[in-house]
Amino acid sequence: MDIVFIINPTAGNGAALKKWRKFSGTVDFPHEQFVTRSSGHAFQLVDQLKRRERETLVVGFGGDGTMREIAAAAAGSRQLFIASVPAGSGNDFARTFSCFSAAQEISGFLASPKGKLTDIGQVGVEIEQLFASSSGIGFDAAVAHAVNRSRVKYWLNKVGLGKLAYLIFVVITLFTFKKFRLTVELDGAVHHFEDVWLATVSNQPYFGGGMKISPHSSVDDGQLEVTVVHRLSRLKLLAVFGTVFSGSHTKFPEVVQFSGKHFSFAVDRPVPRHVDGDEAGITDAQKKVNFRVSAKQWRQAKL
Ligand SMILES: Nc1ncnc2c1ncn2[C@@H]1O[C@H](COP(=O)(O)OP(=O)(O)OP(=O)(O)O)[C@@H](O)[C@H]1O
Repeated sequence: MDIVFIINPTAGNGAALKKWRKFSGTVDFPHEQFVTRSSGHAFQLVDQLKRRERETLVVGFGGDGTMREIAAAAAGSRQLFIASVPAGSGNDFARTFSCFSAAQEISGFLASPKGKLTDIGQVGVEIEQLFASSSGIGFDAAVAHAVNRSRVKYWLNKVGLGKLAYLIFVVITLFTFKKFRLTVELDGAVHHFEDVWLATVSNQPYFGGGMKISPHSSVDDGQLEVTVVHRLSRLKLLAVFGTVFSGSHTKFPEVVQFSGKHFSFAVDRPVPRHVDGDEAGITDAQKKVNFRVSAKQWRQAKL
């Protein structure tokens, strides 16, 4: 089996490159390595590997954005085995999907390689983007937009306090965010929600750097879960936020969850959207955003 490392030098605000330099010194098996040059490069690299038609273990050295590109490009291939070495800021991918922490573990995998077919989500006005973990609209996306535009994240990451950036922007966004009206269509049924803070569609339980937003999501059940948080005062939203790391926020009546294979969102005003925690533009009012799951599309390395 071929082994290819794909390193995003910007992940974790540059920490990924340092981590790779240390890690690569411990790799004692033949391998190739590629350092991404821009957003979208990891996707192109994996797309090329797919055409080689040889069994290949692709190890992404980065965070959720890098791994989304790798998983999305691997969709449809039966020769590629995907895993990560978590080196981003949030690393939600690594909380559920296969990850290695040492080169020795990779040697262990190579001794008897096995894969596990895994679902992938699709989102868009006409289904255009793939996501590995989650995609959502509202408060969480507004926080992602704000964090990604700020220098605060960069400086806090430098001193190992990256999570604090999210907390700071959660508080700021709490006072600036305008709640919206949401219509969810699911299997022919229409659900209306008022005063919505966020609606997230999950393929796996975690988002936002360790928040267990969708505790029952599974990556191989052919289903996505929607979580709608609505009709909460700012104060109560904070209380709910405090419980999301354990997953017990679902006990609040203002947190509604349901599962499905495909559904759509329509909003009454422009609302920010994210895909695996990365900004994905603004959802226009009245334009339906469609979500769909494609079951068993890419192969995780089974550890
Ligand atoms: N050389 C590059 N220059 C700029 N951006 C890049 C480069 N290579 C990859 N990217 C982009 O960097 C973005 C961020 O990477 P990634 O999400 O892996 O790290 P992170 O944001 O630190 O971690 P997390 O998403 O887990 O918080 C990805 O969307 C990817 O497309």
